[in-house]
Amino acid sequence: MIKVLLVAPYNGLAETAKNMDIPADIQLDTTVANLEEGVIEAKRAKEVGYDIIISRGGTASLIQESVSIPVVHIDITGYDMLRVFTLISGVKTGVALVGFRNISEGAVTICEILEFDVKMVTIESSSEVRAKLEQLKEDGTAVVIGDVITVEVAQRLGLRGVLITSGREAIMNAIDEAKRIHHFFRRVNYRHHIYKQAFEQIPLPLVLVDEKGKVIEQNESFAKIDKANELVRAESLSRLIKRVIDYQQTQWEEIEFESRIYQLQGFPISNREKIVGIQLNASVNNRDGERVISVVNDPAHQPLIGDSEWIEQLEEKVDRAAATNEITRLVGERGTGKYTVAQQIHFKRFDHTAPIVEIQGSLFTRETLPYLKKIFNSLTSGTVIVKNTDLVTYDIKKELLYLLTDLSNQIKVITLQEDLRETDAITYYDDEIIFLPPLRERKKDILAFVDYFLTEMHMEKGSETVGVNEEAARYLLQYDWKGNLPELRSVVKQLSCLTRGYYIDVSDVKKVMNKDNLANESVESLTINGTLKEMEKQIIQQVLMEENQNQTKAAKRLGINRSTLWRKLRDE
Ligand SMILES: Nc1ncnc2c1ncn2[C@@H]1O[C@H](COP(=O)(O)OP(=O)(O)OP(=O)(O)O)[C@@H](O)[C@H]1O
Repeated sequence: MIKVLLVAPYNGLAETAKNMDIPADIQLDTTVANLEEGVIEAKRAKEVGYDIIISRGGTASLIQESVSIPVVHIDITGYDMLRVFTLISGVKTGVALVGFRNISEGAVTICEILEFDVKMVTIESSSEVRAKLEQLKEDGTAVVIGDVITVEVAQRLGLRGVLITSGREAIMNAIDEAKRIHHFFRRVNYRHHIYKQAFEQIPLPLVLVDEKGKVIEQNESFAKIDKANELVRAESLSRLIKRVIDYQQTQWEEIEFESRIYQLQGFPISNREKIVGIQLNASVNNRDGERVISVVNDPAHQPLIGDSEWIEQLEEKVDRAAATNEITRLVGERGTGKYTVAQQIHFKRFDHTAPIVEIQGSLFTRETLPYLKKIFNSLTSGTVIVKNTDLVTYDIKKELLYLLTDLSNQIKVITLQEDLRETDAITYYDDEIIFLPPLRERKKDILAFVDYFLTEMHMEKGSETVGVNEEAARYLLQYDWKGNLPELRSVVKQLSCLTRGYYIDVSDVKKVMNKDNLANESVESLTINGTLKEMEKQIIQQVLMEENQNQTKAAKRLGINRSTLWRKLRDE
């Protein structure tokens, strides 16, 4: 049974309907209400479970704008026109018909056939009625044919208003239309219901937002997150939304909320309506809270520094690695620039809109595999960098490798490791290997990096040191830099704080390099310089370095929790 409510703008319409034979599958109820009153009735009807509203003219249009159930308009038919013209056939002059185009155009034909002299006035909106009728009155019109509003206004102006009423045929047409629409809606609604259920039940927290971050839909799993709505208002989320809309492709963002770190994946849903979908993943940490997988969105493109022959040949190697779909392996001691070169390969192949997925091999366990699969499933392009592959245990490495070799050609895989001891135990397929020599084997780079790190200090600390004198340079070149670039950076930083003149002197170099703890550890010295926040950051970095970048241990030593440590490090 289809429940239909006829909202009749005039009583006669309801009466005609009541006296009709209505098809058995339709329950037709009637109510008399015009314009805004009609809207109130229609809203009520929706609440109590009516399927469809039937109404006429301006009332039908208003209702359609305010309720979500289908509204069928009763059209004016040729019979209706004929009826009204026959009714006023005695009036020979001074008759006008005021109506929207669909009414006036049909009426012209009928008037021509019946040879009636009727003035046709077409209106675009009901607000024009009053002015048009005042003009007609001035021009000598006595009878105005039209819709409910036209008749009401005509009577107020002292004109004779004749309503174009709707006959049985028009009501029956509307009922047939209501049946067709209802069947169509039932089919569409069924599919809509299934999709909505799927969206609701999907076991991933999902939210759809507009460009301003206003939530359009959120599924159950998202709603379960404590204070999910506050999370949606976070500033980094607006950045993510903007990027998705600008680039029209999947983008990632990390967000810290309620002392948890989330990875958000934003994807375009509708470009025209600017709707963005956001999937929320808790970040992948191990039991100690250390990051195992991170997605770096919008990675920084660092320049490659160096004057050695090796750096000169590197470009060609980077080009080759970027062009091949095989896994590329970068092998070199700690701090030789493996990650930096991996980034160069990324940027040769992609631009900054493609993410880098970083996997910390030393922390990778079997439990992390499903998370990785999830991330890979939603990754359409970008680079996967696996750090410390030599520290992944043998059986997990096989599974990890299986996942990596199975990735689409749009994704480049690069693994980083310190030495090749493990190659015998594990089969890599046709992969390319790039060896990164330690700093002591490409001495020409040492002075290039000294200058580079000094420039960094100019920017960071406003230092004025511009170089090293010859003797100091010789001293730096003969050192074996077991800690490679991080060690060199640490020494240069300390030197630039210590040096008073423009050039670094060998005596300062000796002072810094002969400190007991320097040798192979990279140690930053705390400079009482800069804001409290900057010094705090220096302390955290120092402790982190001493704890081998283990964030949990560093946080424990500093007496703060891990996410606070993470936040403090990220704070600009
Ligand atoms: N060619 C280069 N040009 C500019 N900066 C470089 C270059 N090589 C390395 N660096 C800098 O040196 C530091 C160490 O480099 P990177 O992290 O790439 O080395 P790594 O071999 O991946 O280190 P680890 O094995 O310890 O993870 C970084 O701060 C990086 O910015």
